[in-house]
This record gives sequence, C-alpha cells and structure tokens, in this order.
Amino acid sequence: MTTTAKTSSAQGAPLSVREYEPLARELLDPVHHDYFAGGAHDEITLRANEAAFARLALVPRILRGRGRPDLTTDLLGRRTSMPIVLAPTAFHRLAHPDAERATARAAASTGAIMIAAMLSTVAVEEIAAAARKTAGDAQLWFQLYVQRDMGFTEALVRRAEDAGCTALVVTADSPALGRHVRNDRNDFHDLPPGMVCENLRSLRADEPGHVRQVDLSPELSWDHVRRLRAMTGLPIVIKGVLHPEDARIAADLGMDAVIVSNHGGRQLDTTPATVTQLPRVLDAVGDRIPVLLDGGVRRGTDVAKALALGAAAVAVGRPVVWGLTVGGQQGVEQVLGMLRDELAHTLTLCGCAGPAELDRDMVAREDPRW
Ligand SMILES: Cc1cc2nc3c(=O)[nH]c(=O)nc-3n(C[C@H](O)[C@H](O)[C@H](O)COP(=O)(O)O)c2cc1C
Ligand SMILES: CC(C)CC(=O)C(=O)O
Repeated sequence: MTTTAKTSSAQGAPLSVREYEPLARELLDPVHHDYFAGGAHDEITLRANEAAFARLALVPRILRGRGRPDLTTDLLGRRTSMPIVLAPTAFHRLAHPDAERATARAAASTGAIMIAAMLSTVAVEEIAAAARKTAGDAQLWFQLYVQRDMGFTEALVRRAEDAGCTALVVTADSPALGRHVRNDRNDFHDLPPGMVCENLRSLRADEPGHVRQVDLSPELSWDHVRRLRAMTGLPIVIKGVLHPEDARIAADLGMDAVIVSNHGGRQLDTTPATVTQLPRVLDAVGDRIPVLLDGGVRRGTDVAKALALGAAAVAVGRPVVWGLTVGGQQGVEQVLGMLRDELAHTLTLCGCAGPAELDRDMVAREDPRW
C-alpha cells in the first residue's frame, strides 16, 4: 500500500486532534485562547497529564481473530456509543457563536454523553433541547458546583432534572478558584459584555449571571454532598478525585461513580497526572463503582491505556473546545469521530473485540520512577 505522507494541518484538514489546537488559536481572541489553554501556576500538572500517557506503552495481543471492535459501553445503567465523554467546560460562546448548542448537537449525533457545565453560556434547557432534537435518546449529564446556599443548589438540580439530564457531576476539586497567571496577566476574570452564565441568570433575577456570583468555597464538605444525595434520585458522579481515600468515601456515601481528574491542570498545580493516579483509585473502589478519568486524552491510544488500566470511560475537555472553535458542531463531530476511530483502530491492533477486553497486562510502565 502506498500512502502520501500528510502530517500537517498546513497541508489540509487536520489529521489528529492535536492539529486542531493551532487552528483554534488562530481564530480565538488571544485572551480567550489563554483562558481555554491555560493551567494553574506553572502549568506543571497541565503538561504532566499528556506526558504521562506518552510514558505508558501498550502491549498488544496477537492472532486472536476478534474481528472489528464494538465500542458501545454501559455507563450508569445506560448504553452509550463509546467510552469517550465530553468533559464539562465553561463558556462555549467564547469559542463559537453556536456555543453549547453546537457541542450538544455534536455529542448527540455521535451518541456520546455530554457533561454540560453549570457555567455554560446557553441555559441547560436549551442545551438539552438541542441535543434531543438531534437524537431523541441523547444523554446529557449536568456538572454542578455545589453552592453553600442549598436552596440555590436545589433550584439548579431541579432545572437539570426537568431538562432531562440523567446524572449530576459534582466538581469537588474547587474549594477556591485555581490561580492562572495567564488570566491574571490578561485581567480576564469574567465574561465580556453580552455574555453571561445563563444557568445563574434566570435563577437570581437580581444577579445577571456573572462568573463572580459562583460560590467556590473551602467550607464545602461531604455533608453538602450527603444533602445533595438526599435531594435527588439522579446518579451522582464526583469529579476531581485524586486520593484513593476520597474515592472510598464517595463510594461509602452512595455516589454512583467518580472521575479521576485534576481539572485539566487548572486547579492545584503539581498534582499527579491523572493516569498515574488512576490505578490507586481503582485499587480502592474499582470493584464498587465505575471510575472515569480525564486530563490529557488526545489520542485513541490514550483512551485505550486508561481503559486497560481499568477506567470505565474517559472524558475530554480542551479538544472539544478546539473543535468547536474551528468548526462549530461539525468541528466537535470531527474531533469526537477521530477519537472514536483511533480507539477502534487501537483495539483492532491490540487484538480486542471491545473496551472490556483491554486489561492491565496490556499496559507497561516504562519509566522506573513510577
Ligand atoms: C476551558 C476549560 C473550562 C473548564 N470548565 C470546567 C467547569 O466549568 N467545570 C468543571 O468541572 N470542569 C471544567 N474544566 C475541566 C474539565 O472538565 C476537564 O477536567 C479537563 O478539561 C480535562 O483535561 P483536558 O482539557 O486535558 O481534556 C474546564 C476545563 C477547561 C480547559
Ligand atoms: C470559571 C471557572 C470556575 C470555570 C472552570 O471550571 C474552569 O475554567 O476551569
């Protein structure tokens, strides 16, 4: 077979997820690019997430005759097209005028679960309507920053329930906002005029949806999560788990899943890369609740490594924003399609009929410092 080497986006359409990043950068206001791209402090964790995947090796099996892989996956009792979820990311209108509507349509047309951010620039009801119009069985989870004002929290939960969201994702790694040098330098601390956090606006008539309304508090505790558990029948997923003991507490409190996440390196800098921490969390709770992972997933091989270690699924943040910036709904579809196709190809090359056939023996940790 002859192939024409075509590796750069300068020569045509992007051929890998990473190639969307420079294209997005060209289109974005530099201040908004810094917001999307940046991480906390020295961005050590931001870099570590991707680097850790590169240090892992896949060890394929051969001659197993498994045929074409099936990517369908069960998550929280429902079937999804692939073990790749859209991580919650705020402020999609900074990336594209169609904003979260476009992202939701792309997720729905791909059959992937979208985790809608509480700080979206389109209201959750509209996101859900866009998703459902594209695919009647589209699955939307709602990401929540639990507010100390539990009345306010409950109102948000009811909106998410009424909109048809099928799970709540509680982000627990943000007792304070991470410090981003880039945002400080750019003096970027709120949305530009004309854009607001729509889910905050309609709840509080006196407050117009500014980012500064959000209460990220060090007083938040498992007690708030207990109260949330009593408030809703929706499955609850705890996002931002790094310590195995926290995963254990989450499982003990009846949480339905956890996401091993360091918020894409945007909260506490110098936390471990998520994929290095994943086995410890799995050892603690992997037989009790599903463990998902996000941070630095850029290739189908990255997805396969996380799944082989035992993750139930992965979530992707920045790549979705790049796709949205470059091509709206179609751009997000292309990014998700690339990851899906790469994962299928990786499974084929590993001799696996599906994600469940990947196991820990198929990942080698080449770096002796592990
Ligand atoms: C621009 C941006 C905004 C984000 N906003 C949120 C948010 O509102 N809520 C949340 O829980 N996580 C948020 N995250 C974190 C993502 O959900 C996810 O943990 C992270 O992006 C995964 O890393 P990746 O970007 O390398 O895929 C955000 C991440 C980015 C890059
Ligand atoms: C405004 C922030 C709280 C949104 C967020 O989670 C992030 O940018 O990482």
